[in-house]
Amino acid sequence: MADAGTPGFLPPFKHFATDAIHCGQEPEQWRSGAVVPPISLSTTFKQQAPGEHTGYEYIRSGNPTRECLEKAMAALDGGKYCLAYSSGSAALLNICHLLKPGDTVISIDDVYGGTNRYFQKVASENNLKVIFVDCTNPKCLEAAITPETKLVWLETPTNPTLKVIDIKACADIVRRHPGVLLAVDNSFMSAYFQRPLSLGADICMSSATKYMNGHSDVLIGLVSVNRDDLYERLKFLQNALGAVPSPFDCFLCNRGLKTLHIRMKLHFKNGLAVAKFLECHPRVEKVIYPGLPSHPQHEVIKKQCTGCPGMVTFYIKGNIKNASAFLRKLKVFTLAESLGGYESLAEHPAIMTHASVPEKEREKLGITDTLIRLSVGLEDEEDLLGDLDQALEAAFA
Ligand SMILES: Cc1ncc(COP(=O)(O)O)c(C=O)c1O
Ligand SMILES: N[C@@H](CC[Se]C[C@H](N)C(=O)O)C(=O)O
Repeated sequence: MADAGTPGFLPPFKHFATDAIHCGQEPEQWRSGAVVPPISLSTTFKQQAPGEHTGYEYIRSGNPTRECLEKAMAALDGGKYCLAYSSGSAALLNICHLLKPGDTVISIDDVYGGTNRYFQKVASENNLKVIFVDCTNPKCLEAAITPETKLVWLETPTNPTLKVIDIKACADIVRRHPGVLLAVDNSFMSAYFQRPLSLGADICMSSATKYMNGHSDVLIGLVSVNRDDLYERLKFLQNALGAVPSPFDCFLCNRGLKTLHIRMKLHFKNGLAVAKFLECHPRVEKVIYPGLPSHPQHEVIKKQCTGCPGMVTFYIKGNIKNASAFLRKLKVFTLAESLGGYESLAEHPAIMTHASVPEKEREKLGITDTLIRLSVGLEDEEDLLGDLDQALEAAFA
């Protein structure tokens, strides 16, 4: 019987698990008939005559293991094409190379610290203008678009304050401005919960370092598109800029995709349990979790997603000392950067992942001394809740 999904949310994307397990994995493509795609490490391939080859000439230009991953991910993103890069940041770099000097990028204001850093300290110093807009109100996006705007960059939910953006509403606006691309960083949701391409985005980017690989052992970026012209240009840039992942990383990430559907359902279950627990805790000021009715865009996420990931953000009461003490007292959650793995992580964005965001901007975004971000993993719920409870009490002892 088909998975009924979560009441109120989009129904699960059809055939997701079957596609994750079989798309791009056909044993017939190998002389050996290998059911699990082999890791092709060779950096070069024999040619029958100059320029006459099997379709592979050099590892950076094409790799069989990478292609298995790209085909599987295209299916999961509901896209025609996918391209793999050496990191999510490399994927952002390649996407921004679609632009020309003098172009303007409109970015969601609450964006991963490294993305903010790239926009403000690299792209802006290379003749791109970048402005930051709170796209939770699509009218603000519409008002910000100028003839120089060529790329709108969204994250939803945003890192770390978990604002949710109405992708379709933004896509409808962007479509009224020919020549403007809409890219969505899908890292926090994964393809299991959200398909930006189906909502009108031109580009779906994932730091697959996170949920897609899901085992905190691969740095890799993935970009899915439907448009042939975007694919051709991004594939040219993939080779020309050279920021490609290793065959081994592609193998590991491809393997991670096979359990994504199972992992994401448990991340959702545990994340919601943690959010509900924190929402009632006397040491907690406020909880932000799109899966809670209290979230300002709860209806948006139900409209555009099949569920919610394990990302939970909250404000602890007190001050930086209480926040730091809480993080140091955790035992099951690990104090560390990153997210989306099977292990639960906790971090302090103002000091850690978003330290590169100027302090005044952090404060304006709500990235304060008492903001804590959790990546709720796959451990037993009672152990996760017990760990949070003991650390919250210890933080005020
Ligand atoms: C939302 C988001 N996008 C992009 C990135 C960059 O990805 P990577 O670490 O794979 O370069 C990160 C984290 O690093 C992230 O959290
Ligand atoms: N110190 C790193 C920060 C990595 Se943040 C990783 C991930 N995006 C997250 O939000 O946890 C740097 O890039 O400077």
